[in-house]
Amino acid sequence: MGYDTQPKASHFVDGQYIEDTSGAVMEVVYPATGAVIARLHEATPAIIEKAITSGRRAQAEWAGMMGVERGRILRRAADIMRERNYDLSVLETHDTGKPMSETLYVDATSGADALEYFGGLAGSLTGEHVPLGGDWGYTVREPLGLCVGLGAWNYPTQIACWKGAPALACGNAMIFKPSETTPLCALKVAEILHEAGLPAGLYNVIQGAGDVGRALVGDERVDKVSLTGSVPTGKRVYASAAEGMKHVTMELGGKSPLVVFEDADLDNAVGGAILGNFYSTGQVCSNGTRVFVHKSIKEAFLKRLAERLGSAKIGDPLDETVNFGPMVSSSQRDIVLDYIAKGKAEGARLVCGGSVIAGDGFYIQPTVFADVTDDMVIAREEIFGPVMAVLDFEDEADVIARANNTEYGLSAGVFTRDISRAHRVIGQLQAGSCFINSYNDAPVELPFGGSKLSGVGRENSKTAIEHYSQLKSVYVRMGDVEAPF
Ligand SMILES: NC(=O)c1ccc[n+]([C@@H]2O[C@H](COP(=O)([O-])OP(=O)(O)OC[C@H]3O[C@@H](n4cnc5c(N)ncnc54)[C@H](O)[C@@H]3O)[C@@H](O)[C@H]2O)c1
Ligand SMILES: NCCCC=O
Repeated sequence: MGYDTQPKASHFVDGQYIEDTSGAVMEVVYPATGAVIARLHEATPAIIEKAITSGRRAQAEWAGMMGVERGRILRRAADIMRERNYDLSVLETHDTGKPMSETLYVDATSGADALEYFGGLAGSLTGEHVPLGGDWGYTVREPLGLCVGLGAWNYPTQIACWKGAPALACGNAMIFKPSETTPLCALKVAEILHEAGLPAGLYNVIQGAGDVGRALVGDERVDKVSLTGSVPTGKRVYASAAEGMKHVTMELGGKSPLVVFEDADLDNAVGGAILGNFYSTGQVCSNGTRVFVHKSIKEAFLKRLAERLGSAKIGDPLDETVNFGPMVSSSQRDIVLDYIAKGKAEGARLVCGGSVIAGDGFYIQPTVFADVTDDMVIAREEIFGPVMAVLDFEDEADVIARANNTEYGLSAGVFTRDISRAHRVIGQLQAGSCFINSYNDAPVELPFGGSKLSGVGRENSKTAIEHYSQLKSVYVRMGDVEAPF
């Protein structure tokens, strides 16, 4: 393969790589070939303890530094990340199977954006002066303490940075546990942060599956938990965090609607639906997997969609001309195949795809079902793979009600040339991250996150500061204290 994917050790704690070979072995599999590309060990209780104690020790001093000093380190890390974009992209491709045509432009890039953005904010995290007649008060924005980040496998570098950057900017320490499926990239984020001058202990990366995550969430020395993952995991983590009244951010799953009206620019709408269903081989939380298309343009939409899908270049994700790679794992592919079988059994019309691509790796065809109805399993459950469900509609009020008829609320999109309708419809869709004549843009400047079962809190933007800090209020009496006795 010619690229060394085996890290120096499994964990990065207190400023250095450390190993404890008594932890269970984790094999990292390259999704494009099925080959084992690294062997790591799960964190043992000793590794977890070291991550917690070093994080708490380092945090007290970090919180006492000036915000601009903290920010300078984060911005330096952003620069290093950009300089190493190519190598980081190759690693991300090995970790996830996503094609280089994506990882070169999205993953380390959006991680660097977060480090730069929150580095820039770090010096301006101030409180308020509050006049109270003759007295006055003030507020101080303080860090929470020790934060735990738990990552999903679809965006390992991005998730490590989206959680780490605001946490560190606010003066917290972070222990990040990547997904056990994609453990490699977060180690590079830790390396870069420390190379940029981050004091040891402030960004620790430890490996493992749910057990390690559970131990971190349940530890009373942890003040905040930020999870990116599925709704069932979110419910468990939220409940455990509630035991200790810890702060939480929950970035969870979705089954988002994308509504295409009859006046939409057809090619743009098809492009949005492709981005919202097949980017990262469909493994994007905010995907618009329920595509409601106005009946009058449905066949034209499907024809154009099938034409454009026919030109997808599926293959070796390291080939920069490839734009559709394998799924992350064999087990995730099996889950998706099971949904495809359910779609067929329930009578949805298979427009294209639907099969495994023979050969090495976990490849599956981009798949489109039409004539999907609201009650079908493929229209109700998150598939997290390249499967688009196209549903018909004729009436605006009806499609809004149907789009909202889900327990999820992560994203929603609308394609129309009618500007009033665009805002009217988006205003009624129950979702945290919405798009007009576009899909799946996630710039660091905009809040990202879901409503309903899709999440709690928001990542990115100035809003994320509120989720990694708390306010202390101070009342200042200028005169004498009048007590009743
Ligand atoms: N909203 C978002 O921003 C966003 C982004 C990416 C992925 N996702 C969602 O993530 C899911 C796919 O990712 P996944 O399969 O890795 O999710 P997952 O829920 O299986 O795992 C997420 C993380 O939680 C850890 N974990 C599992 N059980 C735990 C427990 N009891 N206590 C503590 N930690 C535990 C896992 O080890 C992993 O690191 C999809 O549902 C997708 O929609 C959401
Ligand atoms: N690019 C945003 C992806 C977040 C969810 O998977």
